[in-house]
Amino acid sequence: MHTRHYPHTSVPPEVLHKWLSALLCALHSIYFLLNMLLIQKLDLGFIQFCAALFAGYCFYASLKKQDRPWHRYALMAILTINILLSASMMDLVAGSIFWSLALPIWYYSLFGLKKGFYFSAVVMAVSAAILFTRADTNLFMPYRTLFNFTLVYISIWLVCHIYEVQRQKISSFLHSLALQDALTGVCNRHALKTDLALIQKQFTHIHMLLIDIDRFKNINDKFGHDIGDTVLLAVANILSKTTEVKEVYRLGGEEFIVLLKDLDHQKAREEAEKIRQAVEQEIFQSHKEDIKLTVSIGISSLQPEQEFNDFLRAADEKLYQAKREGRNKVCF
Ligand SMILES: Nc1nc2c(ncn2[C@@H]2O[C@H](COP(=O)(O)OP(=O)(O)OP(=O)(O)O)[C@@H](O)[C@H]2O)c(=O)[nH]1
Repeated sequence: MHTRHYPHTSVPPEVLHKWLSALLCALHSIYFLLNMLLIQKLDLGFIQFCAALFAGYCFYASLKKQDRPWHRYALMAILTINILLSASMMDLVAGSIFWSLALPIWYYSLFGLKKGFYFSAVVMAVSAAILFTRADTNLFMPYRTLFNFTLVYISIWLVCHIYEVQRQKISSFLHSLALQDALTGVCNRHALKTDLALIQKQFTHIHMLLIDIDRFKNINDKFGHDIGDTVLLAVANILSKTTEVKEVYRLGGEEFIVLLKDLDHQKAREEAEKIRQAVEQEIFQSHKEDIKLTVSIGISSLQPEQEFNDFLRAADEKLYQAKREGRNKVCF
């Protein structure tokens, strides 16, 4: 199964990156001026200047929609090095180390759970080491300062972690609601459209099998709607098991779609025939009696630049040809 790209359920990393790079450009510029004009730390000032330039470039690239994932990593790496370097070079009373408390928030928001966790852990270890080795004046007691700093850092880190875990859970729940058919668990029509747009970019030979259960109304009428539902679920399972490529969708009612990638016409027809036979041979159980079913299948082959609706219509025409010719048939 290919990877679907879902919309983000909170602020998307690209948007966050854009405004974060603007903020960092402003902050680095302020620190550049402070270092150069007020405290004459030329080396730090130079680093701040380069960081401000890069953050400005990232903001510009984001505005032009030309930002790349490596921009985020570079931006955060520069910021992290900057903070840790300032903390180790400047007097502790200047408080540069406090900036490292903000890093877990940015790491989790930009890079997600796993990387957020590891990056935060590394920064905590390095910050604590700097604090411990530098807390040597009367103003800072090594253990007490380190103890408080570490606890504050861990509290912020923990909140970020819990928030991100929850966000991911809610996100996958919402996606399953939006893209899965509630009854059968296979993908729904919305997922079909999204997937087809992606598959279309990657594969040249794409076939759609439109599968309709024959005389399904009789099942509902004779055995009841609940048994009808069970039969739909069983058919969905057969489709998922029978096709090697597991792109199975429920279009609605008793209609299903299987998308086949990278198969020629002959192979697509063979796959459809396999499905038809698998359903025909299955015995569906009900409390009254065993149920035998058949399906009719229409196949269409995706033409270059063809729209989704036309692709579907072509399969639909073939499906109705199969129905007209007596059902339990594959038409291409
Ligand atoms: N149990 C159940 N029935 C459904 C569901 N969705 C649609 N149906 C029923 O599916 C039946 C479809 O019937 P028709 O469109 O007349 O087609 P058919 O009886 O399968 O006949 P042909 O397609 O011509 O072979 C209707 O009775 C719908 O009520 C569902 O989610 N559950």
